[in-house]
Amino acid sequence: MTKPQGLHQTVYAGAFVHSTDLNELEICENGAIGVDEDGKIAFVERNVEDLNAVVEKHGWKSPVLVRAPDCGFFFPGFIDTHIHASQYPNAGIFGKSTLLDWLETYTFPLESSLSSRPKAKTVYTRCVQRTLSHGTTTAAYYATAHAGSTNLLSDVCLQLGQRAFIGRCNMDSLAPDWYKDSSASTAVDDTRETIAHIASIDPEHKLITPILTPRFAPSCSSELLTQLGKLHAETGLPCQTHISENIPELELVQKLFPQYSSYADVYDAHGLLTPGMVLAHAVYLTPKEQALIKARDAKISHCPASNSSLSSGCARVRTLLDQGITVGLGTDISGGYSPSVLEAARQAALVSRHVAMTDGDAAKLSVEEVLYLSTKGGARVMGLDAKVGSFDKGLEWDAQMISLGVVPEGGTMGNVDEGPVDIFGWESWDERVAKWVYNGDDRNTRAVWVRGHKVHQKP
Ligand SMILES: O=c1[nH]c(=O)c2nc[nH]c2[nH]1
Repeated sequence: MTKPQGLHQTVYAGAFVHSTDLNELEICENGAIGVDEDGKIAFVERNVEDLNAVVEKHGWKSPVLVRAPDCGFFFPGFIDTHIHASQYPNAGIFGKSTLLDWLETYTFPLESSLSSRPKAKTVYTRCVQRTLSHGTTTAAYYATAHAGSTNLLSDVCLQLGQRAFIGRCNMDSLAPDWYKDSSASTAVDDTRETIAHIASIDPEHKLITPILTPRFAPSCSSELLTQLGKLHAETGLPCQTHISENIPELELVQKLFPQYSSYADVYDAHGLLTPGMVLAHAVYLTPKEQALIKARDAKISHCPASNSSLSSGCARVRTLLDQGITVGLGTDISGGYSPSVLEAARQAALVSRHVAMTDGDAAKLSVEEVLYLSTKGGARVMGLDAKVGSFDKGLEWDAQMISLGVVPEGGTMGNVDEGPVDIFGWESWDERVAKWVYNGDDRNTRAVWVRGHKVHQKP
């Protein structure tokens, strides 16, 4: 990717909503955001009465104008910090399984079948289209153990314009013979091949970045973890894995790595617990592990829909946040059933209420907090907070246009196809946003931009 082609100065006018902090959602009813030819935010104006005056003030000549709908707003693109693109066809298929039998029954067979490139292309194309349509502008993807199909996922993201981290799954241990790396060194060679491929299609990682992906400790030999730790140090590339998702998994880690004091310590001892590491799930971390993660500044991807679907457990997000650990949200397709980060935000709010039933009300996550986790928090997890996550001057325009349904007055028939959120007109803006979080879906996502380029639009 080089400089985005064909962009014009564009003013996005109308309401915008974004997180300024964990607890702070700025709702600007009358805004104007200027995006330049590089897809970057050049100005953000509030309380706009005269749009022409704003355009003139910034010396812009005839910019393109995009208006938010009357009952709608611009919102930063969602950041999915944990999603298995290769498992997308299984979204919603998990029966009553739990993690380890789910991997054997549903997941390894599907992932293994993506050695077929035509099949991988079909799956990856639809996964990326679908997540874009839900407003996901950045995704941290797990592909499969196949270098060729993993490269295909990079190509698809670049072609469809989604910002993405692409990881080839490293797994040389405790997986079926028909689906595992034959040795630590072949795993690392194949991973290097995917890194080289991305360097060839997007040398500056403007959209696509490789991410080192040891699947999880039980499926990696100590030798593989060591080599990936070295590669992490050598390349400075980010890294992603799973941690502490369910009890039998923890017991397995203790059995496989008895010399280490904890699950987190396994990653730490192999040079993988660093600021560039994204740890998914983190349901059963001990206080000592939390302290270690905080000390290493590793990040956590909270995957509430998956943790419920596979009955893994309830992550203590409030505790993690109180420790100062950086947290974002993951859909975790297909442990999670939905490709929507909005659904993950809703589930984060609901799971926190289940936690509150035992831990007390302080555990509850607010609408403001779950929206922060889905945008700015996710950007911090992925090391992208200087680029995306909110609407500040200098950041790139990764955004979605949300439209809410207006109920006509006087009992006349309206159009229920505008989406599942009904606005009667008497709601405050805070209430409109809350109704979107708890009831909205992709029908409300009218258009999506990445780096200033429109990558999705409702017909
Ligand atoms: O939710 C999960 N999904 C996976 O694919 C996986 N692999 C290891 N651990 C995992 N957890």
